Amino acid sequence: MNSDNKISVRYLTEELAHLKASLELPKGTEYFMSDLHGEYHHFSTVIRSGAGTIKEKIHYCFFNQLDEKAQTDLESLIINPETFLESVSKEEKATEDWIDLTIDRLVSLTKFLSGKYSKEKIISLASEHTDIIDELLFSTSGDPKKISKRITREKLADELIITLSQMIQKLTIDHLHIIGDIYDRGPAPDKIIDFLQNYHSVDIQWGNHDITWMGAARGSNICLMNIIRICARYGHLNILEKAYDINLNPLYHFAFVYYKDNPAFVPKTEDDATVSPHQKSLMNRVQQAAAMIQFKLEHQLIKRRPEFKMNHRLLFNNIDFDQLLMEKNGKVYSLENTCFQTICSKHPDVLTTEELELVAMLRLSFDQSEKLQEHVQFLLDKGSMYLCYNDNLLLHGCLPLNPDGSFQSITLQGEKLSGKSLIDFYEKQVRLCCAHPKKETDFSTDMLWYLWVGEFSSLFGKKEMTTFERYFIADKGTHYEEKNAYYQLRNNQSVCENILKEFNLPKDDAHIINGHTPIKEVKGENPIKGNGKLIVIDGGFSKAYQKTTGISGYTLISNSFGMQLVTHQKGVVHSNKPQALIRRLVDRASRRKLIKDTTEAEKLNHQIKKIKQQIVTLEQ
Ligand SMILES: O=P(O)(O)OC[C@H]1O[C@](O)(COP(=O)(O)O)[C@@H](O)[C@@H]1O
Ligand SMILES: [Mn+2]
Repeated sequence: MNSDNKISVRYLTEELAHLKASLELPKGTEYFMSDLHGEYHHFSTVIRSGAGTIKEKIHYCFFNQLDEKAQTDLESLIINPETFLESVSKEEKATEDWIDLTIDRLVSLTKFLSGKYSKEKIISLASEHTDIIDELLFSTSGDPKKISKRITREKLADELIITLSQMIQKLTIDHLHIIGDIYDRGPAPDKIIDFLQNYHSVDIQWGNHDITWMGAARGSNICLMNIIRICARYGHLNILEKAYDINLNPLYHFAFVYYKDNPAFVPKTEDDATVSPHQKSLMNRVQQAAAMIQFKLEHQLIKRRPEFKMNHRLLFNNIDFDQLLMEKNGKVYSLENTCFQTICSKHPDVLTTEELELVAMLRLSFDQSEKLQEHVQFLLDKGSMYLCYNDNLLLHGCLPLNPDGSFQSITLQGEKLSGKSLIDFYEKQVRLCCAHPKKETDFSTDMLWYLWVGEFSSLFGKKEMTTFERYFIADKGTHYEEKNAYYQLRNNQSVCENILKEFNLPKDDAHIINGHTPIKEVKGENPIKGNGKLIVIDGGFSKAYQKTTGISGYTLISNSFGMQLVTHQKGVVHSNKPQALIRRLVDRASRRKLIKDTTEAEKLNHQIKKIKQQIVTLEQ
């Protein structure tokens, strides 16, 4: 072996030892959240505080050194360093004592939290000043006075405090899973995506709401109308206009010409006082315009896709447009607050010339929205229909089941599909649709709408979505959306185990994690089901759903010792202050989980194999 090769072998051997050692470290802490529904502020507060974990760690690290007030101040600083620094007076901040003390505490906590991570990983979490951070955290010989002087002299204190605080946030959450429904109802889904794009480690399982945004951006005009309708319904057309730069002026004009205020379409605005009567009227009319185009397009789609088996949703066939009556399940209901002025009763699903022009203009604007396209691409890159990760199955809604617990099947494009193969088929169609944005009515594009409303959609999983009835029929019986048997059967351990087996996950230590159905904590519903095998983490991040849940969301945390579910209490989470929380144990690991037991190990083992081969080649 020549001397160059000898050096390479020595280097590779060290690298090999380092990789093998990292397999023996405890696994990193995973966080799971779902159904964020545009509530960026609430979401980012939870993330920055590690859902209360930072408070806990400060307590363990400083319990006999800092009183409660000093601990709370430190927590406030870490979870929101920029705001906290603004609140400290200039004089106080300029003193070396304050700077030294603050940085010293942050460094102690960083060291306390970084025990299970390699030095490289820790340093990689620093966004800037890595040389000083390295010295502060790892130097045994450096002179602390000298660093402190440099920090003051170069006025680096604020930047360092912010960097260290963010490192502590990242050390608290090693990896984040978002189990769907980032979009709709709340004010700032775009900001959530911006945040996630810069996040150090994240994956996403698409929810039915995310899927309609993806469809809307990549060719489906029904999905496009659906998201406009929902934005108008919740008073957030701003998301489209401001965040995504979509031109809605032609729609506003059309809506004012054809529709008048309608009590069935009053927008659900959060704070009525801040919305002008004109804006409310605009949203009311836009919602009607979008809904009517959506209903027409849905009717056309159901006719061209008999394999979706949705003929019972060909609602126009059951409507008497003269008498304004609709038949459903053998009963006749009168239609109220109708706005059918663009409907021709002989051809109810045909769009008027103006509607067609409007759809074409909106399509162009959606296609050309750089930011929307970039966000959807991010959802495609980081997302999937489901994910098997560290023995858990992450899935937004359900795996469609028959009442006897067997997998429900549906024939699509000639293939009889059920269980895992059904969901894999859906994923293939989502990617196909998104890869061909110019195709507007092909099978894969129609499939994205199916995933929003379909009975066998794993993201929806209800017999029908009764949007039309909710607007136009007073009898609430017609609004009922019967849930798939899964939602009841998941209480049963053996059903959960059977599903885990279908996804090649082991019986012990594995869980299914769902979002999608708000847990009615207020009525005593338990989010932990199937004797601990399944956890539903939709706890109502969405303000609109907090009446249903009685809380304001869950965060599931899985570390090397097991799983804990954090419940966020209502009312306190919208401030930047530390939050009130309840924690419950979901599961204790049968033994401490190490990186070698995780999904990440696959990557490391692959690297190890490659290095071993390189060494053999060099030694030959
Ligand atoms: O609360 P809204 O805006 O009326 O929406 C109700 C609709 O939302 C859905 O619940 C779907 O949304 P989720 O995925 O958030 O449950 C439908 O089943 C239902 O028809
Ligand atoms: Mn959902």
